[in-house]
Amino acid sequence: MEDDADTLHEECGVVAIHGHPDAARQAYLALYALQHRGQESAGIATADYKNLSNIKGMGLVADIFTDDVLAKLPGEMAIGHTRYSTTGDSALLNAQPIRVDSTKGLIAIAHNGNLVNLGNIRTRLERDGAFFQTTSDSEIIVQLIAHSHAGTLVDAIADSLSQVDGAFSIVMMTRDRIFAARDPRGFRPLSMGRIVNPDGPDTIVFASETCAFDLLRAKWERDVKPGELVMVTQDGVTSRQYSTGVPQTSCIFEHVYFARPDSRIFGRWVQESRDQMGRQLARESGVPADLIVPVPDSGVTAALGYSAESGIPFNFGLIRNHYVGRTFIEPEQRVRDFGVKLKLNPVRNLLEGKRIILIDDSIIRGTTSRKIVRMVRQAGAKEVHLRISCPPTISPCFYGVDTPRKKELIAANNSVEEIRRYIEADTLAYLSLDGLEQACHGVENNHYCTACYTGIYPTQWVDVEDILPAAVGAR
Ligand SMILES: O=P(O)(O)OC[C@H]1O[C@H](OP(=O)(O)OP(=O)(O)O)[C@H](O)[C@@H]1O
Ligand SMILES: NC(=O)CC[C@H](N)C(=O)O
Ligand code: SF4
Ligand SMILES: [Mg+2]
Repeated sequence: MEDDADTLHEECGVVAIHGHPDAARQAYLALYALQHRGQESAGIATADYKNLSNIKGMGLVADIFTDDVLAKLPGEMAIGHTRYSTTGDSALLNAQPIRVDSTKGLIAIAHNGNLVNLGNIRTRLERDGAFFQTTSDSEIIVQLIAHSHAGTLVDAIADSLSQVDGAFSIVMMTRDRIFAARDPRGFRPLSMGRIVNPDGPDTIVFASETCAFDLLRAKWERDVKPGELVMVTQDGVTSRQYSTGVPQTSCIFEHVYFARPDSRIFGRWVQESRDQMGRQLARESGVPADLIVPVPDSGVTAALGYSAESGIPFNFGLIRNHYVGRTFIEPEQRVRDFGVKLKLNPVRNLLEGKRIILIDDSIIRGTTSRKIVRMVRQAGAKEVHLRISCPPTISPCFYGVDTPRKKELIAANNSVEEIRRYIEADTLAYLSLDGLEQACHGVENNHYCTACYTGIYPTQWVDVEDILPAAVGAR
């Protein structure tokens, strides 16, 4: 447990552009703004009514898509993806968009989320002659479309989406149209925006997070609804509800950690939710102190809320090296031990002799917290209190977040007091589940998935092995 420096893994980001003379570049810019959702691989597919081009690579968006590469992606339509794998290896083979040639023509897909009823569908499709190019779950959706007996493409898509269970915010493209859809529970965000063109039809865009719209100067129009399938052609935008009556369970962890504070997801600004989480945390578990210090980046907004509510000053007592990725994963043990130090460094003159409240969004394995508490104390802090802006993470995610298995989740196997002792903090407190839900309630009175804090999953299909607690004595 002590030396395992793996932290949370990000998710995927998706984008789609319809009706722009340089769709590839627009997709590139949007993916740049969605880089925080996945840094393993990225890809852009474009269509010009005749062909469907597709370029993918391992690594970061800006490294893969140089001017020369973008020039090879002609067309007024594009879809794009940044990946962090949840099903299938992290390999070029599984990078997205995935393009499949079928009797219904060429189809490309980009998917954020994770399907939970794969096994039986894949076997059935293979028996029916499907030839899978990848080992990722996302290809199942296109193979289902390709093998559907429905008469039209839209019916085939609706048919396919009704058969898969789990989390999916997807964008798809054929030679002449774009589709966007969300699973019936609306686990992952997906918004629709518009770039108004005074001289011609507007450009329609879809993106996982609205921060991508700002870079394109697109105006947010609405969210794609859970269970909705939107189609964009040269004739305009049409939509159908392929599924109804399933209760919404959007991922609350998007508000806690994943999404950027400058995005509006599930009808609510992430900044506002995190600010409220911090304020509520201060109300629930205040402690006398001299300074609030966030664990950057994800702890910053909640720390500002905590400071505003408690009246205790806020300052950046930890500085983050921005050239280290969001999650520092290094295969070599020697370098992993060094990981948190490479990423964060204390500002000694702010911390010396002070009672510090550190604010972070989550403790997964406890590695980061333990090292940071030590670091702050070594920099001269008199007391170190840790406050976490969500409840203890006790169960893994099956819906597109790569949290470790239950036996590696520190809160699944230890009490708060045991964790406090392990991370060597003077006090430790988490936000309550009620407090978190209140902080994320917007005008739409959202309903969320909170399974990683409760172990109660909104879908039937989860991997039972993964949710069993650690065997006694295995710690
Ligand atoms: O308990 P652990 O397993 O150590 O993981 C928890 C840490 O991981 C995440 O940060 P991360 O480094 O992923 O990224 P950030 O810079 O976006 O906050 C999270 O915000 C915690 O700080
Ligand atoms: N994090 C995600 O959304 C991943 C998408 C898909 N399940 C994959 O593994 O490629
Ligand atoms: S289990 Fe947690 S991370 Fe996964 S969808 Fe539910 S709330 Fe989000
Ligand atoms: Mg963090």
